[in-house]
Amino acid sequence: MSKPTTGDFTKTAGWMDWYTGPAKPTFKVPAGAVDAHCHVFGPGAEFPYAPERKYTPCDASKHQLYALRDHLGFARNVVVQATCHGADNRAMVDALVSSGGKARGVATVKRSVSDAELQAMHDAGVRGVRFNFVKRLVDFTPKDELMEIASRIAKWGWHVVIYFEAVDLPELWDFFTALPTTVVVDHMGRPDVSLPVDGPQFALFQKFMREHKNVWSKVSCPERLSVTGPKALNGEQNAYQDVIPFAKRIVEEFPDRVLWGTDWPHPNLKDHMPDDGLLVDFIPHIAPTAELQKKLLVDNPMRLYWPEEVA
Ligand SMILES: O=C(O)c1cc(C(=O)O)oc(=O)c1
Repeated sequence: MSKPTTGDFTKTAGWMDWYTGPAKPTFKVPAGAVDAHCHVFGPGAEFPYAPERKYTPCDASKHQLYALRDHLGFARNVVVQATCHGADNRAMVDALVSSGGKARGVATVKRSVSDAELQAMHDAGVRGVRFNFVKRLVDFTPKDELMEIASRIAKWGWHVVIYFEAVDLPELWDFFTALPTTVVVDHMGRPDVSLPVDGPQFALFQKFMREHKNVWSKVSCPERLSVTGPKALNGEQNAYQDVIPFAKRIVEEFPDRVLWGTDWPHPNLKDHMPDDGLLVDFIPHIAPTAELQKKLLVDNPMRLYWPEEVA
């Protein structure tokens, strides 16, 4: 893959660029697999980063994303608006439009968004909005504003993607459970995997999914959640052992409501940048059967993002 650039922007100090030489995965993903969580960054010279951003990344273009898709053996992508672009969805929408129908997207919008703008995004392939509650990534948006957005996007058949940390779930519970759409949780709600998988923190997340059938989860980002590794680098086939019990439990209990994504280009990693090929090799550890793998990688994302193609 070509190397990342930074254009006119200065990257956040200590920024880790995405990995340019990913391995060819050993695990062969099923035909039609969807990378259901990834981002584009800029390029900043064409799509400037938002003034309110909390970090400035290296560029990560649609061309580089689609080269990775092909290299890893995936058929499609879901491009999720990255917080460094705020509510300016142009880079993400441009990626969708030039994907030849192989990418759908999740936007970030403000209350001021017009119906015409929502319709234009729908026509480009947007199928959801993202609400972010991770304080290091965004400023606070009042919940009444978010609820108003959720009610408006419901009529396009869109869903809401939520990103939060596990410690904040109790406080956010009433808001999340009142959302009128399908709700997709990013990265399993970021459990602390040094706590027991049977402990109260993860039990609350499972209760959230068990009691609310509209709630889905991405079982992504072991590289963010792992405390003890080993890291997906240098051919490691047994990476992120400490995350496996958590992700596997969600896949096995809710096989029809889980999604998987690379999270490329992996914003804000501080410790290491994973080899995306080895991240794909993590999948069979959390979805051990061919049936679970097909649901996770094909059937579920197709039902949510390309429902018109599902009989
Ligand atoms: O944990 C993160 O830093 C992170 C950031 C973003 C974003 O900036 O949009 O998206 C993610 O999925 C994860």
